[in-house]
Amino acid sequence: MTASGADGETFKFSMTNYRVLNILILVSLLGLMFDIALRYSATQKSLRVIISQDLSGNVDNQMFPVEKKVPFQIRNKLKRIEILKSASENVESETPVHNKSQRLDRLKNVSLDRRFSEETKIPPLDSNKNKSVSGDVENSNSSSEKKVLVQNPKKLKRIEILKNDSVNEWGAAPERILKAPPRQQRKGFLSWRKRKRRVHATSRSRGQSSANDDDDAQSPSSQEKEGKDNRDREMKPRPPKCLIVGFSKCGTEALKGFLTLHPDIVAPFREVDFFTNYYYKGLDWYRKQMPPSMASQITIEKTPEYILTREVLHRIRDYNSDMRLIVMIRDPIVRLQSLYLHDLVHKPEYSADTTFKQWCGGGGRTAHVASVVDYASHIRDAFDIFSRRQVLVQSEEELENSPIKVLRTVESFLGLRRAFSKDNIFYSGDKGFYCFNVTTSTFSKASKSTQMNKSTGCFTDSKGRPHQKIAPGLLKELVEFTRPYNERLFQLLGRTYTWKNFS
Ligand SMILES: Nc1ncnc2c1ncn2[C@@H]1O[C@H](COP(=O)(O)OS(=O)(=O)O)[C@@H](OP(=O)(O)O)[C@H]1O
Repeated sequence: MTASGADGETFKFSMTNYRVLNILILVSLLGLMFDIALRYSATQKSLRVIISQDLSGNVDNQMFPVEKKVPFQIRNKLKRIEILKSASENVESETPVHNKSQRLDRLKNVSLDRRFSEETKIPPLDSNKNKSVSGDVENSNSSSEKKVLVQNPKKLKRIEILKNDSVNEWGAAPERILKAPPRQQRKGFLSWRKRKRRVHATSRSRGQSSANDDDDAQSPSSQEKEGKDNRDREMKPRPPKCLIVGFSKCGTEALKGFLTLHPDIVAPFREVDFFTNYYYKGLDWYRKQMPPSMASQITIEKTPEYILTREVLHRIRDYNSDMRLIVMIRDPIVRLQSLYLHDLVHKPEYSADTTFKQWCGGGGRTAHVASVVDYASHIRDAFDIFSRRQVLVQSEEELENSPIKVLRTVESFLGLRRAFSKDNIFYSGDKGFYCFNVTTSTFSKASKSTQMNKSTGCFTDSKGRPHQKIAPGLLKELVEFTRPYNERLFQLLGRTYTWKNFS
């Protein structure tokens, strides 16, 4: 292989160069192939390593040109990694950090929730809303949770859902995540259900019951209703809402007794005299004197002396400013006759020998007579202390002759349903007054509320006694003395009464 002369040496040199050149080319080719193989292998094998590092923000775009060099099947994963990467870069941009460990520390202190909201433009949530959105996201501050999040493609998918969904009516949680919450979100889901129940309860308490409410949601309201019904039906003494305040001997007992024929009215058997004689015993004592009743019923008490003093009327108003008052009046001279008989029996200062004239004070123009025939001044007091619409004035004559008419007037006055029936009472020729029909179902209740003969159904003998005749001279005096009082009364009431002694 050697050549002589200059040409021979030149040929040797060329051959040597050619071999060296071939070797160099071969080496270069081998190196190139090795480099390609190495890069491809590194891309495949180190993907997991790279992913687990990505949260630190250390993915090197120069070394790792994602779109061109990574195979198609892992490109989607890398896109998601990009979301996380850019999030971490976003956090870093606030304050620059210069090494990997610093960036990891910073990242641990920032919740994923914040990064998501900043990166994906989900509006900031308040604390409750955070719970309902992503209980797992809140817990993801630990590094182990971050690793799970990234290594689990399902988690990454949920992250993308959060990114794309808008905030719902609850302020955060996308509807489809709440409807099928993953186990990690169960806590938030339960909070959402609790909140839904709370909203139902609130609307119920505002009386906004909805036709869509389920049975569970309706039950408390029906329980409340049942409780109220039970309280309403409970029989117990209740304070009176209406008082028959006057005047004595004007048919007050007959009115009270007949009123108890109404199913919605109850009344104590006796006059209680609370606001006059027993005020010191207190309101609780007073209430306990009342018969048991339901809340829907009205208790009526009658004490004819209540109207006689302003002080007592004030006590009544202080007790219940909405109290209804009923005042019975009567021909004043007949009232004198009735009181005379009453006092002969009940007042020790009089005896059976006391004459009507003596009882009047010796004539027809006395203070005693005036105190009996003057209705107007007391009724005016009642009108002053209460409003007029709270005071009903009726006459004994109307009650005696047309009891049903008077009872229906009271029914309206108290706002009660129409329940009085003519069948419940009858006119007794023997008694000369209306009496209770003992055969009706309402009789039993009435008989417990008033003084009556239970076999005849009429009021006791102390009611409806025959009156003595008044001497003509005394009667004339009484009529002349009383007439001005009547005029004042008629003026006050705006109506007249055709009483027999004055016609
Ligand atoms: N239906 C019926 N039955 C019986 N008595 C009736 C009736 N309607 C009205 N009156 C008249 O009521 C008078 C008694 O009135 P008082 O009940 O207010 O008297 S008391 O103040 O309670 O003592 C009483 O007065 P006297 O007749 O003087 O007894 C009766 O005339």
